[in-house]
Amino acid sequence: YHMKVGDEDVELLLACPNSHNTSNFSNFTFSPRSLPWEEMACYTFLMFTDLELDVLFNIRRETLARFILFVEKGYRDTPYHNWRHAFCTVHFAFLLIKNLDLIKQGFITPLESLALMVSCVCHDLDHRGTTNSFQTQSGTVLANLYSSEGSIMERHHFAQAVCMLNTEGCNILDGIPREQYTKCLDLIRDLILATDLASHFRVFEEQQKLLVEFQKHKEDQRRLLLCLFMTACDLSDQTKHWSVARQTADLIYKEFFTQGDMEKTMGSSPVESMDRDKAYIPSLQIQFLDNIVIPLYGLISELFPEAECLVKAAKLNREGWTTADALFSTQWDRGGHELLSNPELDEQV
Ligand SMILES: Cc1nc2ccc(C(=O)NCC(C)C)cc2n2c(-c3cc(OC(C)(C)C)ccc3Cl)nnc12
Ligand SMILES: [Mg+2]
Repeated sequence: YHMKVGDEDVELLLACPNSHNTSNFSNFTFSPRSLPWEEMACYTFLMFTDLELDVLFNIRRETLARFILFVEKGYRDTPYHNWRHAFCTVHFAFLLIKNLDLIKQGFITPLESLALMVSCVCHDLDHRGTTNSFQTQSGTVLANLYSSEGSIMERHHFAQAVCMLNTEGCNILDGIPREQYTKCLDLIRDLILATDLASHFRVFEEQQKLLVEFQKHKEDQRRLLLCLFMTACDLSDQTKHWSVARQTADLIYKEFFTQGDMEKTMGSSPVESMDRDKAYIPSLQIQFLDNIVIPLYGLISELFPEAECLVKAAKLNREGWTTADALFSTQWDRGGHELLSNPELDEQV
């Protein structure tokens, strides 16, 4: 898939509309899933230039355009882990920077904001729609490469990001002095590795201590905060309207159940959440929201009161699943998972 990005593609992207014609584009309530697929590259470009990252870090516009188009090509056509997910992730990073005023308030440096935006865009590059344990169990090439260090997929996503940056005409970091370049790449590595669910549990304890008294002049504390933002960006669909959160769950379980089917044909039995015959999505989603999503945005809203609306939205979505649960359990035997993709569900919630 590493076809060259044509110059006409670059021209097309540079000609994209210079205004976010959707007025609430910079609002937490805006859903990036509402934009047409072919406009996402252009809006990604606009977010980088809106933050003046091109000016601050001496990034040539055609290099930025070519990098974005190349990253788009670096994603596969899976139900969830595709270019649309990468776009949702980087859009939320943009929302955090704008709405929490992170740079002007000194919570993160401009270089850290660049690393956050690039990490979000690249964080799931070349995802195959399968988990780390699936790589190990089926002995994939990626497992052979990375299983000794763990976070198999995340190490691959980072390797792909480095590969993009080392591609002729795509290195958006080549205008940065050597030691800042190294620091930025080191940050991108940490931030992409932070999107491994397993490492999130390990780090979340430490991040909660941040709440006690966050010292923004300490680099190691800012790094913990950036990892927290990274997982918040990765999960951001859960802070949007119910119909978005529900549709995302639908896509994720499409991937999970496909993996479960593959595991069954390979003779191993999948975990419950990947077994279409055992998984009960409403309760799995309530658990996920209670154990991961709500605590995460809860911590962010304690550090940043402006982010209160995110916890509220996540809690609303949790209520959505209890309503769906009531609906599902009555009709479960009749509808099964198909009920999930039934738009009528959105009316009930
Ligand atoms: C709506 C929603 N439901 C989920 C339900 C279950 C799981 C899951 O992985 N369960 C364990 C496996 C062994 C069955 C993930 C879910 N998930 C994620 C997600 C988050 C990730 O990690 C961070 C960002 C660090 C939390 C990494 C990957 C993914 Cl797909 N994004 N949205 C969701
Ligand atoms: Mg990932």
